[in-house]
Amino acid sequence: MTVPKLLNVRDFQAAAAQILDPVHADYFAGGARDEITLAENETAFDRISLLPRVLRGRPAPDLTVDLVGSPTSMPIFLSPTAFHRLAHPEGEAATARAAAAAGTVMIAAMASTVAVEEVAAQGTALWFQLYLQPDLAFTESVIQRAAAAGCRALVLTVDSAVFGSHERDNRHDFHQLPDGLHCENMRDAGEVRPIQMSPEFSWKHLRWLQSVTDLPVILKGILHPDDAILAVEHGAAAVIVSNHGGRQLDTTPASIRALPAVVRAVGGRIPVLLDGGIRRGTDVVKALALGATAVGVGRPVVWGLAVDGGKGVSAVLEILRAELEHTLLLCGYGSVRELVAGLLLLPPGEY
Ligand SMILES: Cc1cc2nc3c(=O)[nH]c(=O)nc-3n(C[C@H](O)[C@H](O)[C@H](O)COP(=O)(O)O)c2cc1C
Ligand SMILES: CCCCCCC(=O)C(=O)O
Repeated sequence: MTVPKLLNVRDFQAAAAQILDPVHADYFAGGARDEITLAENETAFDRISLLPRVLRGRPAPDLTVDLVGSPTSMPIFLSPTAFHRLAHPEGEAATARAAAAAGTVMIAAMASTVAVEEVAAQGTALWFQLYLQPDLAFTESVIQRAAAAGCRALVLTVDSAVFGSHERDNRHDFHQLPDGLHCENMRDAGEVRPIQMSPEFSWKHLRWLQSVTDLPVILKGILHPDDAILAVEHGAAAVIVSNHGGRQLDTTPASIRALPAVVRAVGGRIPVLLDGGIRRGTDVVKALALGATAVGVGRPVVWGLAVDGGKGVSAVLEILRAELEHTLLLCGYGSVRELVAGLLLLPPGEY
């Protein structure tokens, strides 16, 4: 049998679907309810056209950015995704090795199946994603663990007052990890606590969080410009425009459609990051041209991991880097930091 060449992120998606247990493949692929936002995250990029410039005499593109104090080799980071050991036995440790090799930031999920200390030991620039837990003393102990492990920022996920409803998981009755796999960051005196979500959290809890850590706090899951303004007013170090990869509230707009209003509301006071639907270098360019400092990838990382562990994640990241560089060259831009909205032809009435 000939092994197909994996040339792009979608090739990795197809290959991963062949390798993963079908229940786990659905967990990684799925979105909330009718998966309208899940699909929109990708198709909204396709409706934006690029209007390249020519004869601009630019050097080979500079892809580097400063990501909230972490210098990165490209404006692409690893968004937090749970349960990597469902995709590969080495799980998040393999993912972290690939992030380190790529010279970019990995956001370790609170629901990681490898402990944050072991993930950090792989040498990547690491941020820690947090779901506030109703037991604030326990939350504080997790933050202290992440900080002691060397995490450089906390990423507070704010779009999850309750779990999203994933009908694919419900059909499979997939509600707990297989034997032997645990959320290793939830260990407490030998027990593994369940991750809880609560609608009772509010902006005052952000103040609490800032009072117990010196790490920058980044808010993930901002879609409304008024929340972006509140984030700035409450001292957030950055916001991530995200609909959780279409896994929380279905029929929210694609992340890319929510981006411009958030960028306007923030007015340059803090960096605006984005994730959701990034599958091509052209998607990265479009998000940066609309004001994002960098973009995150969620599922593509898991697909790479499923296909070939850390090497697979590296391959996915290098495909995106090469596509980004190629797009910049064809668009006439010498740096990711030069990108402007004039490069884009936006669909009428959508932005
Ligand atoms: C399988 C899976 C697990 C995820 N787990 C988390 C998580 O634990 N915490 C979180 O904040 N976001 C989580 N997300 C959302 C991602 O961080 C990110 O917002 C999303 O995947 C981006 O969309 P993309 O997959 O199209 O790149 C998860 C997404 C997926 C697909
Ligand atoms: C029981 C742990 C819940 C982890 C949540 C993972 C997540 O955010 C997802 O979208 O899946």
